[in-house]
Amino acid sequence: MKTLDEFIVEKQAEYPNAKGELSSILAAIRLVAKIIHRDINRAGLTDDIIGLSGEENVQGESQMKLDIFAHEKMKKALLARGEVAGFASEEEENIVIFDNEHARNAKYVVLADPLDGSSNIDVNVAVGTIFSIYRRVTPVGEPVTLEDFLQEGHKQVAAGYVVYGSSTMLVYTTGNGTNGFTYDPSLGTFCLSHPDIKIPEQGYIYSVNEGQYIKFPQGVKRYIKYCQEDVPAEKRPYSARYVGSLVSDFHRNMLKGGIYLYPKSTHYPNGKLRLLYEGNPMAFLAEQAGGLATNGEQRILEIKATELHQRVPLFVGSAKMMEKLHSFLAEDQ
Ligand SMILES: O=P(O)(O)OC[C@H]1O[C@](O)(COP(=O)(O)O)[C@@H](O)[C@@H]1O
Ligand SMILES: [Mg+2]
Ligand SMILES: [Mg+2]
Repeated sequence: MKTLDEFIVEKQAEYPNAKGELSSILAAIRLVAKIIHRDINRAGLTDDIIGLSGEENVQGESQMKLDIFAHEKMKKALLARGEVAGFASEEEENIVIFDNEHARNAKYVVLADPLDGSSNIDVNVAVGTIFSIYRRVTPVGEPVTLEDFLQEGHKQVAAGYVVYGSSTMLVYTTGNGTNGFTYDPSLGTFCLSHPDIKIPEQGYIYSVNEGQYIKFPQGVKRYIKYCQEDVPAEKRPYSARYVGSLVSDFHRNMLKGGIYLYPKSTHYPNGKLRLLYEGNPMAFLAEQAGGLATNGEQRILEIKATELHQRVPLFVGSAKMMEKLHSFLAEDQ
């Protein structure tokens, strides 16, 4: 079976001018995934990993110890490779400029949600890591600026996630389809297990935090009621599945077909999820697998970010389900 390493080398060979920088960044992320995999697996055995850190992130959310651990590991691994000019993460208020000569001459910046779904760690439920890679827009040789990170999602060079589930999987795209690799811990290797993933056009699962229903916009409420109607010929009612880790909910819907909804609400007027390191990478992966991703009005990948930690309503999944959702949202307007 083809390993992730072999796959990356093979893909790089398709671009004769490629110097291997992107491959090196992906290798760094692969290493971080292995480290987090190892530490999550012993999370219940050590107080260093589980529980709250006592700190809050820029969004006022409590940071778990593993949030900070994953963030630090990622930052170090990317800095060590020297192919990344700067890094931004959910766990750090400002962009991190890698200020050494090699990094200043690097072409790429990386954004990440180092540990997604962290409230699930202590209860043994799957969590993930999300990443997004851009080519910088400022001149090489100078320190990167915020502008390099606030690019529209369609400019992503690569994006992906790792899901630490019943097995650990790394799924990524460089704009040429979406491929999934399963980790074999005995070999320490990711192997291509899910080549060219395609989201079924029509799924029968909807994923939303329904406890917040009362706070959702009318169109979303009516779509949820549509999902619950008894229409056996259309396999409705659909099944409700919600883990509460975006990576896990997204991954399931990618493979089985489904729709994930995190709308704006009276509680979160702009949605909860973050555009740059949650919305954009998932939208890129979904589109590359034949799915759709919007904020209800616009393609996620066309939204121009104005802030690093900007939130966005996120609807993503099977094309036909997304079209149906949009018809309900349109009636609202
Ligand atoms: O508990 P809620 O409001 O449904 O939110 C769940 C969402 O929040 C998140 O946990 C946010 O991610 P972080 O754990 O990285 O902050 C998503 O993974 C998830 O989909
Ligand atoms: Mg997250
Ligand atoms: Mg997180």
